[in-house]
Amino acid sequence: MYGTKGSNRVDSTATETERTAFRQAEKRYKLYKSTSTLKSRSKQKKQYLETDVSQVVDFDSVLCAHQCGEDLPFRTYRFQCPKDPSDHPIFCFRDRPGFYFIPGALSIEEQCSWIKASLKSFPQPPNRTNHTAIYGPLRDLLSAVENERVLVQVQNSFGNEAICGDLDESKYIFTEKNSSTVHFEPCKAIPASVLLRKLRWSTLGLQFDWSKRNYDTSLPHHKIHDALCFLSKEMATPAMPYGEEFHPEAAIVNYFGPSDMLGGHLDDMEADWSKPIVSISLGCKAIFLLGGKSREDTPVAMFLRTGDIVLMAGEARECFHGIPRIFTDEEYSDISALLLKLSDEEGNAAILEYLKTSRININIRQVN
Ligand SMILES: O=C(O)CCC(=O)C(=O)O
Ligand SMILES: [Fe+2]
Repeated sequence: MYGTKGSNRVDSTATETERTAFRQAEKRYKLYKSTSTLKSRSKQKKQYLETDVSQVVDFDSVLCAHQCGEDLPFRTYRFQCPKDPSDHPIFCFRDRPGFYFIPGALSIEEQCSWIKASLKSFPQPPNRTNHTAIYGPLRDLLSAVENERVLVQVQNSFGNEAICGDLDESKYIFTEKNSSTVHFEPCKAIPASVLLRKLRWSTLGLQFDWSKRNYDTSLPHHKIHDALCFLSKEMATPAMPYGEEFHPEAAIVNYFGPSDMLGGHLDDMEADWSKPIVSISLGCKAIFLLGGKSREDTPVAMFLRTGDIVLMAGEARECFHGIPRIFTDEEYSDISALLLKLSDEEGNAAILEYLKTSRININIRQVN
């Protein structure tokens, strides 16, 4: 589905080889790593400038044009929604019905709060992450990073009876690097910071099973958290069929590092495609590709910035889409206000460090 391997939904090595229009666009915008050993800043900057972003739609500029009464780019128009409870201008493409872009939908305060939730509470069991299949449920990953803990496998044979109840049972736990009570092989200890960097996805509400490519309703789960329900219902309004209410039942949280991309795909495991996917961008700027119903259709590229929200409903649900690139360079990531806000508050050091080179996407779905 995603041109990805194993548990890594967000992948840095797209394997698709066909030469479709979608693939060509991915290749145009993806980050090319330098083959040179020279890693100077000027070299990195040069690499970025080699990517031609002149055809990428920038809804920040579209919003400015709209606010100044200027003409909008020819493919776009402002969507006037009589039932929209929020005041945010919403933009659409003439040739992509069912796709809605809400630039700057979230305030900086709201962005900070969803970033914290994405790193602290969303990866908590019973929610699953890409780490669950390897290590079992991991609790408090972010606080393990803050306390410089390491993940270790403990077994009864090491005399850790207090940790592992049953004989023969082994499990992974976070512990201090130099713990005197937990016995482990130091060379096998994984720093929590490495696990946070390798976090690729977490699933909220009804749990998505990547191997079966379906929702597994038998897996333990909590309902989508009230504040996320409220936000997604409100934001979904412009894309909802008249008189119906959005029921948020599941969400996928994607975590992107510097060279990660999300290959072109469709989200087709939900029953009713007339209902939107509500997709929230947080952290570093990205390029989003919205293709057509075939991979042969040339996609439209647009920037997604922190605080932007995108809705995909109806026909747009049948359109291939993906993220070929995120911008982690300070100059282009467009997160300075967010970093400033986070650094104003105490206790955000680990979040700040992570966010400087990361993007988070929360997409909320009605499954049934
Ligand atoms: O990261 C994004 O903005 C898009 C994510 C997406 O398409 C998905 O999770 O299905
Ligand atoms: Fe998607």
